[in-house]
Amino acid sequence: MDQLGLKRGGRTEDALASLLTAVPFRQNKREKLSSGKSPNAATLVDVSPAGAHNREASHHSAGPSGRSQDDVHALRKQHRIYVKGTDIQPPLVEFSDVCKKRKFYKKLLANVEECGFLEPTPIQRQAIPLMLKRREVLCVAPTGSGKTLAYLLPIVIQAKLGALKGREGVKALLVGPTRELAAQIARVLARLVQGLGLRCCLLSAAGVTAGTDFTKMDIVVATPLRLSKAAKKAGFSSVEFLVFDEADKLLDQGFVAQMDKVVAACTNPRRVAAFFSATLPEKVEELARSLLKQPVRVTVGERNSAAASVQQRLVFVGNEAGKLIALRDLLASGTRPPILVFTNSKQRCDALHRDLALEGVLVDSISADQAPGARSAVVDRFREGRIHLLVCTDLMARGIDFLNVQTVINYDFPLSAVDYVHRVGRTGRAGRSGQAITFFEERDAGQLRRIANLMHSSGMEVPAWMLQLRKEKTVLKQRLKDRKDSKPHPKQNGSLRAKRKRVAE
Ligand SMILES: Nc1ncnc2c1ncn2[C@@H]1O[C@H](COP(=O)(O)OP(=O)(O)OP(=O)(O)O)[C@@H](O)[C@H]1O
Repeated sequence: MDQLGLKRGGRTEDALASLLTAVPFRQNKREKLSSGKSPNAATLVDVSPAGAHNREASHHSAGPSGRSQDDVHALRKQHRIYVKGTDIQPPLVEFSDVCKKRKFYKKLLANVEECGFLEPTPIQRQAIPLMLKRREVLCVAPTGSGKTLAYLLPIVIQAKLGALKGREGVKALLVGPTRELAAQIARVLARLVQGLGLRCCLLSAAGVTAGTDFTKMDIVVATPLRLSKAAKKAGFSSVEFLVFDEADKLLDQGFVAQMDKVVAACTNPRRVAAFFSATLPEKVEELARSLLKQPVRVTVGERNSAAASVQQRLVFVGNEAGKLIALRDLLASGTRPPILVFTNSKQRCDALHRDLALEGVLVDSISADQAPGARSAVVDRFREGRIHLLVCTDLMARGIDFLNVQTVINYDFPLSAVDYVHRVGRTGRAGRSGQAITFFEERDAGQLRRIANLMHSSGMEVPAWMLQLRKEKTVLKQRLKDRKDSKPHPKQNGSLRAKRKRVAE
């Protein structure tokens, strides 16, 4: 419990709540110290002590990897890998760099190759050696850049080493925010562990496969809800590795109580945690950092931005009725399937599905209201190409790897820039190309500037007026001021929800 520190000073929720409240102060302090320059700025530099060392010390001396600091620096630069922390392992040149003398490495590398992974992606190059050294990491890399394998490979190695040493019980917990993502992680894991003698399972709503005791597994994949329920019954005292996929979502209000329970159940003092996401807003990073011991942050490319291989555009649709007309036009003009269409609610998702089905489109829909079995059947049909267009909610925005999605359409304007990045990231995966089209109407003006800025920073052409729109915060501040002038300020309460809200403000 010490390592993540959530239990210090009493109930875990309270501890997390106080961490959340503490965030703005620390952030302000840091901003002051960094003379107003955000570490999140578009120009990323190697700010790690290792990077500083590269510049200051001998450029030719070989490190423990046998590679010179210059080589390490050049490799990071080539792959746009930026690191922050101390004593950072050099990136992999190839997968076989992880190879040690033990027999199982050979089989594992053959499994990696069989998945079609011949060369590590940038995040894999840097995260794998760090996790093999049991370092706690915060990894931010674009959507579709292979983060799953970046944590699965070292976890499989560590679990196997643990099993060889005779350690009993669950060695690693892998957490994803949705059932679909957890199932996807479990699928990749199953391919990776073939022939290695490791026992892995997906903890789903229906439990593990009948008759299986999950405490006898080596690696368990699950959603926070399933894990928090399982933790109540079994505890996770043997767990050495805890991976948060879509970490910023898992530290979000909706999951905070469940994640607290999971973390509290992992009492092993050897426990190491790793956070992965395509987006890590600064406030969430502050929170995550306060849960980790000497973490290393790895960033690939530009932080919190959409994948560079996606062509993005904005389409003005006037009003609600204009959306359906614009969608019909896109379909009639030969927009290539498979297409994912995002809406902002379950009701809107169902309604659009009905409208399109009446028009003869090969369409289906998915949202959290459907039963688990129905949801996975829809996902399978879409993967197999039996559906051309899938209408969905943000349930599908994070982590889901439909490799061939050609087009993402934001039918409803995303509620935040983070949501935009994840939605758009369902296309253009693993270096493929894709397009993302976002409908907007007048009432979306408040958020338009943020999205336009994101597009601009990924090299898209955006009309200048959009970049000059008034900051949403300025508009909001003005509205709040107007309200304050007319009403007394409501009394603040001390609940977790209220504290989070205050941090957000
Ligand atoms: N080394 C590799 N070489 C080629 N393809 C890879 C490699 N690693 C992963 N992939 C493929 O890249 C795709 C995206 O990987 P993954 O789902 O892990 O991305 P991600 O970074 O987790 O994305 P997101 O942020 O959207 O969750 C997958 O189809 C995966 O099979």
